[in-house]
Amino acid sequence: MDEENQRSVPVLPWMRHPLDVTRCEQLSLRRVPFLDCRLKSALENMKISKLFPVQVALWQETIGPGNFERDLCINSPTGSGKTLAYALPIVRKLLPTSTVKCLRALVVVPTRDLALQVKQVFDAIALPLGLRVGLAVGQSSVADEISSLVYLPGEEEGVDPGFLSPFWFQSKVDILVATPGRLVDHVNLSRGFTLKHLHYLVVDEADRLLREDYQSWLPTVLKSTQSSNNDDGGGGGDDVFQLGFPYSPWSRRSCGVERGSNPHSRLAKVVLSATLTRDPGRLVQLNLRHPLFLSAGKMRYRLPENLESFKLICERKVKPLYLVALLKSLGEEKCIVFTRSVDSTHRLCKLLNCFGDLQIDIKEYSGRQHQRVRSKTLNEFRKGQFQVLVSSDEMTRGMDVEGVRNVINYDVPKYIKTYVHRAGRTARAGQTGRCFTLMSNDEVGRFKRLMKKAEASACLEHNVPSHLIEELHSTYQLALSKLKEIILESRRKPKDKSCQ
Ligand SMILES: Nc1ncnc2c1ncn2[C@@H]1O[C@H](COP(=O)(O)OP(=O)(O)OP(=O)(O)O)[C@@H](O)[C@H]1O
Repeated sequence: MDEENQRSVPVLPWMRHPLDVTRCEQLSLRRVPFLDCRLKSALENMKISKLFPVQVALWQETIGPGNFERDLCINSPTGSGKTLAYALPIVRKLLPTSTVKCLRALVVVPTRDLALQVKQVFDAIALPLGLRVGLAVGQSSVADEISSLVYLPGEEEGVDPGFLSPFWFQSKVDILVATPGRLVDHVNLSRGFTLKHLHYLVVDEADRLLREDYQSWLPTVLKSTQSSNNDDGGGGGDDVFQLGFPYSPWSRRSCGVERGSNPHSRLAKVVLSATLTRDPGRLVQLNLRHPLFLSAGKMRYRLPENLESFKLICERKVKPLYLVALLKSLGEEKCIVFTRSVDSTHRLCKLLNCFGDLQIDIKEYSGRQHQRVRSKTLNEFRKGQFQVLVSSDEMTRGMDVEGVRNVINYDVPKYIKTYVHRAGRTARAGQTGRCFTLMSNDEVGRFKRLMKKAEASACLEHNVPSHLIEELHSTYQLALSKLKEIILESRRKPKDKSCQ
């Protein structure tokens, strides 16, 4: 059963009184204590002039007095800047870089596109500091990938000659961003790949990565990091702890946790999501140490501050017509349309493309497609080469595309979690955005109950101009007939090649 539908999931004691991230103020970079000047200029190059509240909170718990002593669980809205919130302190902690490279930080995310996105953030702040970031996502063969992560015996370039030995492997990267499947492949199969020097483990989109279908990666990873628990560390940063941190919005000394003499003598974990699970059965697998729970606001689910939600009521059989009218009324704004499944994504996309002279470029993005096709589509969407992406749910967790002004739920989501992640593709980083949900009259009640589960979820009714509906009516009928023909045609062919 989905966690959301369980009547009484017991809440772990440490989750009952979270620290409220919204009590942190944004902080301009020049006021961020202990921010290395190279990190500061890397951030400025990214056009970042201040840290968002969740970033300030994490900085405080890692570089500030918290000093990474406790494992951190963060529930913070979509687009609130969680990636940088963990990337920044990890990079800061990995300074100064040692002569011998080893893999010290691992970030696990559910999809390849998300891994690429996270790597880009790390690259932007870690490369200028001499730290290298690797990717393990299954984009190439295991052998090709491992050669980008580890110096194999005999591969001498870049290796300190004092360390060369026929039995000796050296990591090429300090930080690795990985998807679970490929990560396990490397742990089990790749000679020279080791997690024994790991100091930081980040589980991003944690509720998804802790689901049954992903679970086996976690015990494998935790087991292979075990010897790092006795390591002496060397992550740096103790000076920072001793100097103190002036921006505490809460009294964390009331947490009652003694500081150890070496906060790096164990694997520090950071677990995040916009809809973090509270299921003890799932969280227990992470083997968290004195976890500290940081959450934004009072309710478990929270929508971005500048998001406006709308419902658009229409009869089921004319939903595509209303969708097209809505898209037309939104002009040239970038939109993502979500459907309930990969099949309906494919069908809807085909139907929309049958509308003839819509003058809206529309493409499909779903798990039905080959990864290569999907990544290409996403790149084109990012570059603004087309305007409307029709997508299924699974692929879009964490996806950050600049300029998406509208999200459209073609189907009412079943769970509030789904609504939160879909709607969260817009109104990111303090920008404004709108989320429209199409529904029939008999779905209004269920939708209302769903929205009550989230904070900041007021929802007004939206009407598309009736003249647009009238104008498009005959084109809609033609599109339906065209689609019928296409379906019949594809049944005659042995295989539909559109998803290759
Ligand atoms: N301090 C900042 N100033 C300006 N922009 C920022 C800042 N931090 C992050 N951003 C931008 O905010 C956007 C959202 O960040 P990010 O993808 O990390 O959000 P998130 O909280 O992980 O969202 P999701 O839950 O959907 O994964 C990104 O485009 C990022 O570049």
